[in-house]
Amino acid sequence: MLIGPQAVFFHQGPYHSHLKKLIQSSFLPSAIKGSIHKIEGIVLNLLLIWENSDTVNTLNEMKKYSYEVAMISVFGKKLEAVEMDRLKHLYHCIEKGYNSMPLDLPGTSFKKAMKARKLLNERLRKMIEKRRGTEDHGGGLLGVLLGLKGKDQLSDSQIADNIIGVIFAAHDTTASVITWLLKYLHDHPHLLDAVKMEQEVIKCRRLETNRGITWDDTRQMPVTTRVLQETLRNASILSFTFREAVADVEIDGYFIPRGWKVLPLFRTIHYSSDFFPEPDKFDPSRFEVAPRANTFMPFGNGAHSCPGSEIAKVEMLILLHHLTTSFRQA
Ligand code: HEM
Repeated sequence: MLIGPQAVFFHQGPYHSHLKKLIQSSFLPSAIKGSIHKIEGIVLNLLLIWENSDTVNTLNEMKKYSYEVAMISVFGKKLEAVEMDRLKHLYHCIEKGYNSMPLDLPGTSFKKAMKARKLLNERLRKMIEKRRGTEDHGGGLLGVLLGLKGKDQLSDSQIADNIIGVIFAAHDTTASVITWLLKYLHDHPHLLDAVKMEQEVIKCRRLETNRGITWDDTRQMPVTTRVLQETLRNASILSFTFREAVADVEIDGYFIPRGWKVLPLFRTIHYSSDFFPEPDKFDPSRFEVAPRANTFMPFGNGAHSCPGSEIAKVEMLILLHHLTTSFRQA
């Protein structure tokens, strides 16, 4: 499933279209809807902490947030604090060694990361074993993977690998996008005002009926959604991916032999003035008209596109809702 340097840390088990469909099914709107109040609960807890802090480091806080949401997506519920911290510590070690020189020597970040990855896999396997013993296997992606039967059944180690991969894919990506989002809003006060106004209307509606935010609310945030789209374009945090040509192919007079690596550069497409006039300008209004097909690909495209795109968007909208209606810009 994961490619590039990640492959060193994440030896994947069988990853075929069936597995991809299962992972996708865990992140479909129907599955996400049931998690909205849990995600909102995470936001409200974090807001309380921020309220009582003099300074907060945005990226670090967003990493805490996206990590907690990823854990909900994977386990279907909040884990005990001790377990969360234990897994987080191991994850942190993997992250630190992820882009390091692959030197298999004592004391290197690489060595520590490989060790942490092994420990994480073992820890997850213990949790999986426990869940296998329960009748309904619990919720989240883990519940879905545990429900596989017959030839589709995965070993505990393969399930653990898939879980590590999904948390990895969900965590830093979402945290970086939210950090950019907040920076762009800070730099463009008129957009912040427009977002605040839209969110205040939703807040009034919520308070009238004394309820938390709902999936439908997140569908009724056109201004905020365009700011989010423009952030995804401008920041292009996953600026490229790569694929391998499975056959000789000729495109626009260029010959690509079988076995060559091909790098689609999302950032270059997102900054092409043919598709996005004045590409350096942060202008959410450009999304009032839907972009041309295959020109806006913050979540990739095709067979390996991001299965977490909807939950990532909802996660960002819920945070923005509470942040902009509870805090003002200093
Ligand atoms: C704003 C946040 C996110 C961005 C910008 C993002 C972007 C992407 C992109 C561009 C890819 C395709 C990579 C490729 O084609 O090689 C991808 C793949 C993937 N993403 Fe995301 N992602 C985000 C959040 C998430 C979340 C929240 C989850 C899970 C809950 C997730 C799970 C995955 C997985 C499992 C893959 C691999 C899919 C495959 O190889 O078939 N992502 N993501």
